[in-house]
Amino acid sequence: MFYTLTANPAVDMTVSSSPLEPDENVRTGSASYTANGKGLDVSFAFKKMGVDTVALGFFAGFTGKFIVEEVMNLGCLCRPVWTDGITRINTYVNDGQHEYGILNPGAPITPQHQEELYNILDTAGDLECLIVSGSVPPKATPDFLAQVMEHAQARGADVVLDLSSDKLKELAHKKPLLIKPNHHEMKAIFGVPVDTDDEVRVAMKMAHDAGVQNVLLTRGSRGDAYFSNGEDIWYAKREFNIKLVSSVCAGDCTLAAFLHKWYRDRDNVEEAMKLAMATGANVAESVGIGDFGHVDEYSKRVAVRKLDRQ
Ligand SMILES: O=P(O)(O)OC[C@@]1(O)O[C@H](CO)[C@@H](O)[C@@H]1O
Repeated sequence: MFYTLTANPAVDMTVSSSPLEPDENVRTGSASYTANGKGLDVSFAFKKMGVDTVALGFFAGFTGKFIVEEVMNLGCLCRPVWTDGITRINTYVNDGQHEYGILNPGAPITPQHQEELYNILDTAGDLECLIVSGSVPPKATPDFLAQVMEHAQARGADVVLDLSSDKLKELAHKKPLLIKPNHHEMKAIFGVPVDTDDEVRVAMKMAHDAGVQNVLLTRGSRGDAYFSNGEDIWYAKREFNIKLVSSVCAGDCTLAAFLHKWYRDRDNVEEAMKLAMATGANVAESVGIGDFGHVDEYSKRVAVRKLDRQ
């Protein structure tokens, strides 16, 4: 069974407005409030693809309660660790010209909360693969993510990392099965750009040398991605345009779709990349994760090629 960990979940408030102006109030045309956080988005995407997962995370206050209720309403399994304070609300604004994100730090956790989580991992009999996504809440101990990996791996589980954290490089030597950075994160982690095939080759090698087994590198609005398994690199590009509504959950659903196809059939990179790119694109056409209505159609319009070995 796939487990997801969202250490720092969020209620996302997504609004559309007229162009923002400094020192001026703006009235929004619409606002939606959705239960989110990167690992939860992965669980929701799996659910849409007919796969059950168990969502783990720290939740607090009225927002935490709202998220856990929503998770259950969507038919997902959830094992929350309840903490003090209030789970954060993140705000995303599309003003017709740009997207803006205002991300709050989240409710702090204590070593006791961490222990509760480790205990869940230690006793989860069906834990096969743990997907650890997103930021870490305030006051987490510096070794929190390393501990999470150790507890999961001690049970023989694979670990997938999608972290907005400078810890990723440190964790690479623990041999995560897969990491999913975007182009900004890849550059921040390994210090090299990923604008050309050759630059991607260099960055991928650095990731593998550091210990990472597989890398799915997405490049946001460019509509393309690379996957490297340490032997070969594939490049996928979507051959259609989308009407962007909100790119916020697109990366998380891209990861879920890729894992859905690839995890049990590692030779099927091409199909996995097609599904991943199609899903990410479709999600960006709606607020939240949307209904995946165009995924099948879009999958047929993603070109995938293997890069020459050098
Ligand atoms: O602060 P983090 O954990 O890195 O990111 C949180 C977040 O931006 O990630 C999701 C989109 O990927 C949103 O639903 C959520 O608000």
